[in-house]
Amino acid sequence: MLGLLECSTLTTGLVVGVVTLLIVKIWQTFQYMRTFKKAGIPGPTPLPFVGNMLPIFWTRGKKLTDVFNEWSKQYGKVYGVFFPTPSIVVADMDLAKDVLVKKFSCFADRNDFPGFSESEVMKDNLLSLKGDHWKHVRNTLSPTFSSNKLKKVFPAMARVAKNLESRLEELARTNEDVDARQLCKCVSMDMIAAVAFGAEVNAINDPDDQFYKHGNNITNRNQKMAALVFTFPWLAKLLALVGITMFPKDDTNYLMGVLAAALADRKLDKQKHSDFLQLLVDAQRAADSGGQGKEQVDSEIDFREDLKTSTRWNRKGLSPSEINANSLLFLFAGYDTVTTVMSLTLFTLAGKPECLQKAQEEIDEKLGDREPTYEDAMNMTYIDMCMNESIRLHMPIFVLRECTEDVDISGVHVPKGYQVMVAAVTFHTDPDIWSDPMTFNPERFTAEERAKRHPFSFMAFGQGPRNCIGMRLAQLEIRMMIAVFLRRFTPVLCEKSQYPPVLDPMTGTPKNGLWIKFEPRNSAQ
Ligand code: HEM
Repeated sequence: MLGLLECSTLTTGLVVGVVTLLIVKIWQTFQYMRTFKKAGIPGPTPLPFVGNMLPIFWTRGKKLTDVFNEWSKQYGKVYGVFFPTPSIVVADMDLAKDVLVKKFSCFADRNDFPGFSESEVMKDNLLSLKGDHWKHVRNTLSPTFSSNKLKKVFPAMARVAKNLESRLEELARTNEDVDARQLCKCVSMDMIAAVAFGAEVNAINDPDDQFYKHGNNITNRNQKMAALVFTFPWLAKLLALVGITMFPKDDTNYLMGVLAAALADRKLDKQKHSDFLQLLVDAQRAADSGGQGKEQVDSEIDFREDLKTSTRWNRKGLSPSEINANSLLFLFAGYDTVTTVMSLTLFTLAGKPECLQKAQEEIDEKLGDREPTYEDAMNMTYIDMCMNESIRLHMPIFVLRECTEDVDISGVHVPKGYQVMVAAVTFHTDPDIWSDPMTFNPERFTAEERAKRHPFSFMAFGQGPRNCIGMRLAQLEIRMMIAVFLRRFTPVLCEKSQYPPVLDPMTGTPKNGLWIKFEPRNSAQ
């Protein structure tokens, strides 16, 4: 009897809770809509809870780019959407410059990523840090991505390149079909393991490798959960209560164990390692001894002059928690993005023999029959153009900022707390900027063509002081590995190939793989 009473009280409590939540959500949505209306910002009508996420989930065959382009056509260059955070989409390049550069002090942060804060190990990651704490970590990390330092990482990349060559030899000998995405995942993971975790991993030749398995699990979990927790941010906290997080404990414990072992080795070992982890350790030592900041860093990722922290923030170097979070972030931010761009570039070249020929001519001319050096990888101009064209067509990540104080930008009022989404995908496919925008044409990225365009027409790595810190590393990796793929082998489409590829609109991953074969090249053998 008592049990029955408790049960009905619980049910009533639950119903009251759900109804209250529903009312609060509907009221909140109306409040936000009123704010948009008052500010004269048009936009599609949102639904309670899911905001405007439905067209993204349920694309009916459309790409994410199409959804944004249609909104932009209908509502203009500035419009409001609910993602489900109220967000102002900026589809105007000058306005984007205002947000990302000119009024940077009002837009230095990003809104919280649901799913990140539930994971203790990710607490201090650069992507989500805010204010002076972000400035401090960014300033400390920037020099580790200087050209000088990347040169030091190159031997680790060359080792991965050797493993790739031996796998390609086998694939060409057996005439096997291979999913280029799967292969590039292994390449990209081996690279991140080497440069960010100080680990020698060869997933390229051993897909059962434990580092690969755990690193891949985190990314897969992230892709599956991201859409869900972005739509229902409260779900991230609820799932965390039952032990489900974006960064599963099993996997993060394994990776943190690898990192801790490598760091412990470095403390005992006097030998200098040439990987990224060593650079992090050096950055900390240099900062501790007051030497930080003398390194010449590429101006595209170095904004230390503009990122002065308050005088209260005088701690030097990185804490253990900052090293852990950012090593894991480099895996999270640098694995899937590099995989996507590398595999789509390779696959597209397999389907475009005229571009492939030009890329191979460049490799023959610059390398002859030797392996690429750091300088070679930096000078692969045509491959760089192909890479940029792939990113233009398949941008793997959003450019987001949080407005930290009420501000007017070119007559548009942006309230504090609102998210700003820079519609890079719209700039990248605007027919007024790119003729025949959906066609793959690397010639758009010659120096002359680039000089004719607005600098914000292409923002593969974001813009301004909070752009992608890993840009130089990503470009180096992709140029180097595409050169290795094409130097002695020719990728060709096979029976299983679906060309052009069909990508999942939410995750950007190819739905049916990127199947190709490798044929040996005779000329450069
Ligand atoms: C082709 C590969 C890549 C692409 C297309 C890419 C793109 C981006 C974009 C668009 C952003 C947001 C920029 C903004 O908001 O203005 C970003 C941020 C970031 N990326 Fe990348 N990225 C790539 C590879 C990498 C790699 C290899 C790493 C690290 C090893 C990395 C680390 C980061 C980090 C840490 C941030 C946050 C920076 C901050 O908030 O200060 N990315 N990336």
